[in-house]
Amino acid sequence: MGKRYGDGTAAVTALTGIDLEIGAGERLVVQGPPGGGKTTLLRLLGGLERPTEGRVLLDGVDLGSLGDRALTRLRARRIGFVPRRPVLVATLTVQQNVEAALVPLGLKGAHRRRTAAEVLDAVGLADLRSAPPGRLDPEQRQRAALARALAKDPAVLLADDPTGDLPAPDRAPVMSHLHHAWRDRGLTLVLVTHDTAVTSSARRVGTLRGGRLALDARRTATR
Ligand SMILES: Nc1ncnc2c1ncn2[C@@H]1O[C@H](COP(=O)(O)OP(=O)(O)OP(=O)(O)O)[C@@H](O)[C@H]1O
Repeated sequence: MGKRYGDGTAAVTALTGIDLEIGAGERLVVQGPPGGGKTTLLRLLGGLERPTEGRVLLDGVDLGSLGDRALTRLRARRIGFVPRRPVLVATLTVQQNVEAALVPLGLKGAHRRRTAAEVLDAVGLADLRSAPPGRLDPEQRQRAALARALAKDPAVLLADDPTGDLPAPDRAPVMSHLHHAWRDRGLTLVLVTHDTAVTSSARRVGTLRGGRLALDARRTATR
């Protein structure tokens, strides 16, 4: 599949010739230079953008065939997203921010509160559940964003350089929680990162440059 922004002479080809299959429960790490197409790839995989060529299938369902409402519902239920700079609602507590992600699932209030508390506990933020997001440091903020993405128990987790803005000592704890979430929950993880500790240990690494994806053949062969 491919993605072009704009038309005519102003058109930008953000992705081209992408032929990629990601197995359920697999982790794909994506790296590449600025402007290479990493964020665009995540937005297409998450149904936030539609490809201009080809298709994106999730469990055999062509995301492009869904109307906006069906796509929004699928995203809310099955796809978690952790951005580089998460936005938390300042007027809600940390837990209420996580609970908000569960509203589209139609869970009752008590169920939402219990689920949000459990997932915040799992990322080590139990003590800050009642705090406003403004009290979180940047590393805790990323963990809160991870909790918000995990609360719905998504099939797919997309993480867009989640440690890219953090000072070096803060990166490992976030990556560790992400790694445990992937390993323990059996979700499918697509992780954009430049963290060499992660890229060197991952079995499947793709590099996006100029909108083209090169998969690491040696690592791909091991899985
Ligand atoms: N909404 C948009 N409209 C027009 N062009 C866009 C849009 N979003 C991305 N692009 C262009 O598409 C190309 C890929 O951008 P993308 O953000 O996916 O790359 P990236 O690898 O995530 O970059 P970075 O590492 O800097 O975040 C770039 O040339 C970018 O300028």
